Amino acid sequence: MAVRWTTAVLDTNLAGGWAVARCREGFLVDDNGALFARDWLKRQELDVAFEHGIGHFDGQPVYLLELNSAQTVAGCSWRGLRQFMLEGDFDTYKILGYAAQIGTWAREHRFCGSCGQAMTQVHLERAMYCQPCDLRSYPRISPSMIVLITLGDEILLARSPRFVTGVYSTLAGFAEPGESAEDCLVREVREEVAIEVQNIEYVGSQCWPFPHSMMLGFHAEYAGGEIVMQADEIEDAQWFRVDALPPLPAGRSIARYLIDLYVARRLGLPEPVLPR
Ligand SMILES: NC(=O)c1ccc[n+]([C@@H]2O[C@H](COP(=O)([O-])OP(=O)(O)OC[C@H]3O[C@@H](n4cnc5c(N)ncnc54)[C@H](O)[C@@H]3O)[C@@H](O)[C@H]2O)c1
Ligand SMILES: [Mg+2]
Ligand SMILES: [Zn+2]
Repeated sequence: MAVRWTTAVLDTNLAGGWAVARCREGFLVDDNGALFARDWLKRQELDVAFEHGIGHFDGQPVYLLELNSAQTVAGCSWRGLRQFMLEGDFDTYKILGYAAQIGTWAREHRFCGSCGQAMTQVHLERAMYCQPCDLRSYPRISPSMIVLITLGDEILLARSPRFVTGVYSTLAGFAEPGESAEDCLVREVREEVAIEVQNIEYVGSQCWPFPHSMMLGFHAEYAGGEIVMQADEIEDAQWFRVDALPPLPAGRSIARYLIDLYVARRLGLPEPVLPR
């Protein structure tokens, strides 16, 4: 299948192409979606903080207009990135996920973290630059591990107080400096449910642009210990049989994929495909 979306650093001085507009409220959408003819969009008197050339979709250049505030555009509304993750075209979600990460990063790196002076966008490179410090800041990605722990026909799922009511998911957590993904896995599992795991196997990864995680997905087997839930982080954690599962995370999440994959293998069903 042809790849429809590829990232690139494009010259914003050139005219034409598509553009997406983003502010705190989300992305601008009309009946055709979130991609607008760029020259038209730039005539709409939007309060543009930055413009970035972000890639090609079906061979056409795509730009991001990062706005300071939401404005009213006739026939348009604002839609959050999560909504695009949950439903609609996956290529559009990929474009917008990338746009959101670039927009957030550029906004949060306007000033040098070392000397405090204004940084500038490096021409045709995805970096912000401080001349006095000769310092480049690149887009931030936060590696996070996510793991499905299993014991035969049972899988361990937990809920955070932040989850949608009733939904249970796999355990996850951000890697800390000095850790491998496997170290992180063992530490997070101990912190969140106080059990031990064995036979850790890497399954796959997924970009998670909320706001800049890179999910590294694993499977692990239960090795010992009793569940003790981490105060504040874990509201409930239980073993569930693969044929009696609670409400699960969104279909496109790697959490859901790890669960569906294991369940499919246990029950002899067709294996799911990881959206990435
Ligand atoms: N795609 C998926 O299926 C899926 C599923 C579960 C979690 N996730 C994502 O995984 C990530 C980690 O999961 P979690 O929320 O359970 O993490 P976690 O267990 O490490 O706990 C969250 C806490 O980590 C700290 N934190 C926040 N940002 C951080 C960062 N960049 N680096 C280090 N520590 C940070 C904060 O104290 C926060 O309260 C989150 O981005 C979450 O959205 C994705
Ligand atoms: Mg966690
Ligand atoms: Zn500096």
